[in-house]
Amino acid sequence: MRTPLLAGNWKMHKTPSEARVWFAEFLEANPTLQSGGQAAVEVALLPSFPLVPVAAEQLAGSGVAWGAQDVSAHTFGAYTGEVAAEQLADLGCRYVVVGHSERRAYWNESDALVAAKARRAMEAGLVPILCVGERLEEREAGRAVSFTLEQLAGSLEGVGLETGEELVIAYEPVWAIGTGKTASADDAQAMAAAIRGFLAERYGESVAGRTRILYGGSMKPANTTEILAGPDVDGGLVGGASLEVASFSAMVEAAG
Ligand SMILES: O=C(CO)COP(=O)(O)O
Repeated sequence: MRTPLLAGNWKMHKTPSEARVWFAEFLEANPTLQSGGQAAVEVALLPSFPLVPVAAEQLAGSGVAWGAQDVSAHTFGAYTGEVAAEQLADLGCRYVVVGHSERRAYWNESDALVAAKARRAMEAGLVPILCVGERLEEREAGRAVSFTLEQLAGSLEGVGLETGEELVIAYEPVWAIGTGKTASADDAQAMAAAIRGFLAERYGESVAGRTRILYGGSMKPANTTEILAGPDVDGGLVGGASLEVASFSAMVEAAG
């Protein structure tokens, strides 16, 4: 069984002081997450780098995991401005996002770079949350599935999963991010099923069966239950709605 994962991608929002208050209020609002243990839904928060030590301090021992939004493809070295996977692992990060569409679009990250980041993260013991998804032009041209699977294939180049390595895939149609438009639950399920089929072909049934596939793009409390109902949709990667304690808590409740 795949435990659903609800991960909040805070993007470039909040100061460390604001994060401190947010984490405390979130744990207070979700008593079942105050201590670790088996939960119906796994919850993770992915703040920007300066907030990660705050998460590590305040979420340690709770049922909430934390991580980051990007990682360097390099190991330690002369790479000004980069953050190494080992630095994140040392701060207790469990997850790191790689290949978010904002990084692909604004920093021209290629599939090859995303794959290198995923490999580096896994070497350091982090679980990559690898993002893929089509733009409106591909969807309107009827190429959403072929585009997304091609992007996934390129972003998994050299990524081995056959010996128990863990990976999460997030399907985030670019046209649904921050726009208030969500993919229909049927479209989200259809894409998740296509991605699982691709994984089965490339890595075998066992990897395909255990890999969690999330949906992301304008998820909010009102659409969480419907989107997560798809049998291949194993959770969500939530942007805007993860910034408020009340809305993210309502989504945790709906996902549980
Ligand atoms: O990009 C996203 C999560 O990574 C989705 O963002 P929104 O939920 O704000 O649309």
